[in-house]
Amino acid sequence: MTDAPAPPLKLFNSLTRRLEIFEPVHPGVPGDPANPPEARVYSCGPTVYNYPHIGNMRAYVFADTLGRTLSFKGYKLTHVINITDVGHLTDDADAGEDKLEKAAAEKAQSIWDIARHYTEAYWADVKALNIRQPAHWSIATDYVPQMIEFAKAIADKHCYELDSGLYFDTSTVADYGRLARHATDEGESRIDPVDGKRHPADFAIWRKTPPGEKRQMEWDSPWGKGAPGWHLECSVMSEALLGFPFDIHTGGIDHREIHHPNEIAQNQAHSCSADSGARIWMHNNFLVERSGKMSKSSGEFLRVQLLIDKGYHPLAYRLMCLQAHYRSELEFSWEGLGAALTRLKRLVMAVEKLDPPRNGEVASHSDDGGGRRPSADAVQDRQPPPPASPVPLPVPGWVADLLAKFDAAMSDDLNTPVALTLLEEAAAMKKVDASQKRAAFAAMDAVLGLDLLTIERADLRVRPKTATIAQEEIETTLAKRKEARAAKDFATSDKLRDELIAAGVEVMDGDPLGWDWRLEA
Ligand SMILES: Nc1ncnc2c1ncn2[C@@H]1O[C@H](COP(=O)(O)OP(=O)(O)OP(=O)(O)O)[C@@H](O)[C@H]1O
Ligand SMILES: [Zn+2]
Repeated sequence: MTDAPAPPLKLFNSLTRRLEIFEPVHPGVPGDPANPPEARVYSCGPTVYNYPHIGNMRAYVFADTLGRTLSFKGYKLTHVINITDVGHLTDDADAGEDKLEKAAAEKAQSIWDIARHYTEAYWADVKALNIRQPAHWSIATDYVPQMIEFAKAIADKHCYELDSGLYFDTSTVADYGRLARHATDEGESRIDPVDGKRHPADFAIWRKTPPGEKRQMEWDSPWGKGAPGWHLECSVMSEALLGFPFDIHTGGIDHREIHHPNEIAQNQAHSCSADSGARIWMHNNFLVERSGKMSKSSGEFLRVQLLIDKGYHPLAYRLMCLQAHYRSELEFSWEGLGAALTRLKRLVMAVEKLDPPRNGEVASHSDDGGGRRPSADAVQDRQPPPPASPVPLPVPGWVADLLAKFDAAMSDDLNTPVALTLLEEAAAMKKVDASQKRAAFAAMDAVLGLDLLTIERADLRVRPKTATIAQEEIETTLAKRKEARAAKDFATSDKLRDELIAAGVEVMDGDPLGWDWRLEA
């Protein structure tokens, strides 16, 4: 039995480029369950001008894994994810058009309809990937008055006005760009010049509507009609909902170069200190394809719904993300997704073996965050979950040891690749009590979010949306074939098999994973 103290949570802080022990800003009262230590986390949300691609969703699987780990480590989590529905330009480096205005013009639709449609699409992906609901989804356009107040508070000392807007003078704060290390790399040279800017890295915190133009989204301000800058939005919403300083700010690694340095500059200006606003800044690396970073702007991209339509359970993609450390690049391939699906299936089967027969019981979702799945027939709607079963006492030594190793892996900057192997270690254990084993899976899965206790083998069958044969028909034919084989009527058995093959069903006799059948995508 392990009785070593729990390891401290270490996280990689992009600001210092070091692993740091997580020390909460609000430590609570030790020993008082009514005053637990808190963790306040802000994650930059999607810009809702298009569907999120699976690369974007990697950023939220990462943020969710961080949040679940903080919960596992005993912190009361307050997580905020924003929805950027205004202000994000086609070029992060302060040039181009507003992404939403552009999408609305191209589609001849109201910008509000565009934002609503893509926000809902994003939320569907959040559910499909079992990402827990944050405490707040902050919508940028709901915070415009606070943004104007924030800008007014820093305008005199830190900003200057040009015809195009109110600009932040980056030379007015200490150590601008330390997150991106602008001073040591070519970061600034990538920023497009704007006439009148004092420094190339200066950026608009308020963008004026050009004279004679009317924008769909514009507000009155002391600097004229216009819209807030994207960087201002995240500074304002994080401060409004979490207070400065809060614990952790997350985003994709692209945000380390421009968006987050600019947020930090504003936060410093607003708090009249060198404080960056958050203690730890964390960045997930990219999901890439052979052709490079997956990107909405590039036109073609993969969506979670496409994976579902091709018959892949979305949690296979979540598992694929967890197989890589969040700071490593991850290359997407269909083979890789298929392998992740098989791995998921082995885990689900290991848990199923521990259960009494399910008698058609409707599987449930693992926590309060997932809610309903998108309606593809590979992914069924689920009921709210039973409360997670705690590890029954007394905790046997093997469970304590396993959970201690799991804790060590997750505490080591969220080492999910190692944590996954511990699930497999549990799966391989023989001659241990089934309910204890199930509880050990439950404890680990509460952090990894793979829904292992509720999804079933059959949910993971590959069933593309385009399939022309219904599942019931496949099952009935397979049942008939089983009867024929039992009666040694191989002619009928072969005929039924050929019929299934003609309908695109691959029958997998003797498949050790009990997959039984799959449909060719
Ligand atoms: N390929 C990727 N892999 C991982 N994270 C990504 C990838 N592309 C973007 N992100 C992250 O996804 C989150 C949402 O990004 P956002 O919706 O603002 O994307 P975008 O910048 O509009 O689109 P894109 O960069 O795809 O053209 C951000 O945290 C961003 O850093
Ligand atoms: Zn942001």
